[in-house]
Amino acid sequence: MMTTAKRALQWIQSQLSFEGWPVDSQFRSESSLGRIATIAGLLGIFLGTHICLFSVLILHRCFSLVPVLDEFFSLEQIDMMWQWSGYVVLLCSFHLTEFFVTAIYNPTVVTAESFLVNHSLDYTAAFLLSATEFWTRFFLYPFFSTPVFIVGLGMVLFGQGIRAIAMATCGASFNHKIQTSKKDTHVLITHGIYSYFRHPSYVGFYYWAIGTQLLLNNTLHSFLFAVASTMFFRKRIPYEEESLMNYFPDQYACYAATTWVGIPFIPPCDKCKIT
Ligand SMILES: C[S@@+](CC[C@H](N)C(=O)[O-])C[C@H]1O[C@@H](n2cnc3c(N)ncnc32)[C@H](O)[C@@H]1O
Repeated sequence: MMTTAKRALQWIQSQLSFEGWPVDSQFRSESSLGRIATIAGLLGIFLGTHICLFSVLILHRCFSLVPVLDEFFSLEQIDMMWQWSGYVVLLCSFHLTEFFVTAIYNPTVVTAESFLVNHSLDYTAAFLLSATEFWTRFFLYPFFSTPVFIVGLGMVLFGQGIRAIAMATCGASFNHKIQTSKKDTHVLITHGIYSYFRHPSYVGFYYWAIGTQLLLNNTLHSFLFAVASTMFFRKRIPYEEESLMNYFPDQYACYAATTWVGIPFIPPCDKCKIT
C-alpha cells in the first residue's frame, strides 16, 4: 500500500518535472520558457476558475442564486465548497507571487522552480493528504467554523505578506535554496523587516502553511502542518545560520544578538555568539 502510494507520488513528481520530454525542448530545463509558461498558465487557469466558483457560491449563499445547489448539498457543504475555492485562489496566488517577486527583485535567478510548485515529494504529499482530510469531511460529516476560518485567513494573509516583503527586501541575496558558497553579490541584509525578524520569509511560510489548514478547518492537518513545519525549520535554520556565520563572521553574530527568529521551538544559534 505504502509502496504504491510512494510510486504514485513519484509519478506525479516526474510528470511535474517534465521527465521524458525531448532533451532540447523548451520544457526540460528549469529556465526553459515552455515550462515557465505552462506552470504560469495552469496556475492562472486554476486561479480564474476558482475565483468564478467562489463568487458564484458566495452570491448563492447571500441571494440563493442557484436554487438547484440546495437540492443536492447541505448548507455546510455549500460553505465548504466556497471555502475550498477560496483556498485554491490563495494557494495559486502564493505560487504566482513566489515567481513574480523573484522575477522583479532577484531576476538573475528566476526559473520555473521559483513557483515552488514542485519543490519536494513531502510538499506534494502534504497537499494531497490535507485535501483528502477536507473532502472526506465534506462527504461524511460536513462542518464549517467561521471563527477558525477567519483565524486561518488572517494567518495566510499575514504569512503571504511578510514573505513577499522579505523576498523583496533581501533582493539578490535571497535564494530559494541555501547557498553552499558565498556569491560576490551576497550581502548581509539587516534593514527593513530583517531588523525585526532574522528569518522573515520562513516566518511568513510557517504561518501561511498552518493558516491554510485552519482556513480549511482541517483539525488533523493543522496540527500535522505545525509539527512538520517546526521540525523542518529546526533543521534548516541552524544550518543556514552556520553558513551565514562563515560568510559574514564579523557582522552575523551582532545581527543575531539583536533579532528574533519569529518561529517557536527553534534552538538559539550556538555558533552565533559574539566572541
Ligand atoms: C530561502 S532564503 C531565506 C532567507 C531568510 N532565512 C528568511 O527567512 O528571510 C535562503 C538564503 O538567504 C540567505 N540569507 C538568509 N538570511 C540572510 C540575510 N539576513 N542577509 C542576506 N542573506 C541571507 C541565505 O544565505 C540563503 O542562501
